[in-house]
This record gives sequence, C-alpha cells and structure tokens, in this order.
Amino acid sequence: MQKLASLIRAVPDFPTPGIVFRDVTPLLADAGEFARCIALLAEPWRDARVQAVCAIEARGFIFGAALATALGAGFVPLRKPGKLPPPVVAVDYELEYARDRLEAREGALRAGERVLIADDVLATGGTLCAARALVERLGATVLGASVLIELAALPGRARWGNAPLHALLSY
Ligand SMILES: O=P(O)(O)OC[C@H]1O[C@H](OP(=O)(O)OP(=O)(O)O)[C@H](O)[C@@H]1O
Ligand SMILES: Nc1ncnc2[nH]cnc12
Repeated sequence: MQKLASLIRAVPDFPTPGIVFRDVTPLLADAGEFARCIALLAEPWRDARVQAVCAIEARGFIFGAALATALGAGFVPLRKPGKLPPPVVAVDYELEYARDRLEAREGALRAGERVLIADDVLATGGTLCAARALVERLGATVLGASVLIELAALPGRARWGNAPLHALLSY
C-alpha cells in the first residue's frame, strides 16, 4: 500500500487556497500499481453480484470503468451537465470547492439492478450522495460505494451513512 500511496501527489492550495489536492495521475501512469490498485478496489465486492458500476465524471470514470471490468459488471457513466443527449435524469449537488449537477441517461439502469458507485476521492460526500440519489431515481439498488481515497477530516463518510463504503486510502 505504501508504494501505491507514494504515487498520489499532494498539491497544496489547488484548485483554491486551503485545499490539498490529491493528484492520482502518477498512479495511473504506473502500469503495475494501477493494476494492483484496481484489484484491491475490486476485492471487497467480488461476491456482491455487482451488475453495474456507476462512476462520476471525470476521474471517477478511470477507476469505475476498470473496476467494472474487474468485477464482470457493466459500466454506467454519471456525467456533468450537457454531455449526455436527452432524455436524461439529473441531480444537483455541492462539492468541496464548487457546485455541480450529475446526469444519467434515462433508462440506463434496470429496476432493482445491483449497482456499485465508484469515484476517486470522497471529500464532503456531496458527489457520492448525489450519485446514489441519481441511481435510486433510475430505479436501481445501490449496494455501496468504492473510492480510492477518503479525506477523513471531511464529513463524507458520515454523510454517506450506514451503507457499505470501501476506501483504499485515507488521508
Ligand atoms: O466528496 P465531494 O466533496 O463531493 O468531492 C469529491 C469529488 O470531487 C472531485 O471531482 P471534481 O468535480 O473535482 O471533478 P473531476 O473528476 O472532473 O476532476 C472528485 O473526483 C469527486 O468526484
Ligand atoms: N482534495 C481533493 N483532492 C482531489 N480531488 C478532490 N475532490 C474533492 N476534494 C479533492
């Protein structure tokens, strides 16, 4: 885990003063560690019969799509506004440093489909909770969430509540 963690760069005061940005691009560029990271993310969900991984644009797509492949599940992108053609279903949310909206294709998930939500970073939890609301609005069942990094000083985990939440690294 130490090698993996060493490939995540901490960048102070980005994108705004006071934020320590966790840059995962060095990890993505390391073939062995990226593959190991996906295997470790998949591990707790191997027996969960995940049918679809829903991940959040943009960095969430990288981990979510690889995780879907590792779990033998489909992949459903939850996108920023104006990227998906209509009809879409939308949910508004707040970030650590911005405000945004998530959209999914109407009918992207089947009723009761077993969904794992994936993202790179859990900070305030606004994004992950918006993703859950969107998936539920589409009629699917949220099994839990998988993130690479949890920022433990922020209230993300508390906001997510009691549903399963797996984080590989905590800062
Ligand atoms: O827990 P929260 O406070 O909601 O923050 C976490 C979200 O913030 C980042 O996304 P960002 O909007 O910066 O987009 P990007 O993936 O397009 O870089 C990150 O990838 C998560 O999706
Ligand atoms: N501190 C942070 N680093 C990287 N991505 C983030 N998304 C929200 N907060 C973040």
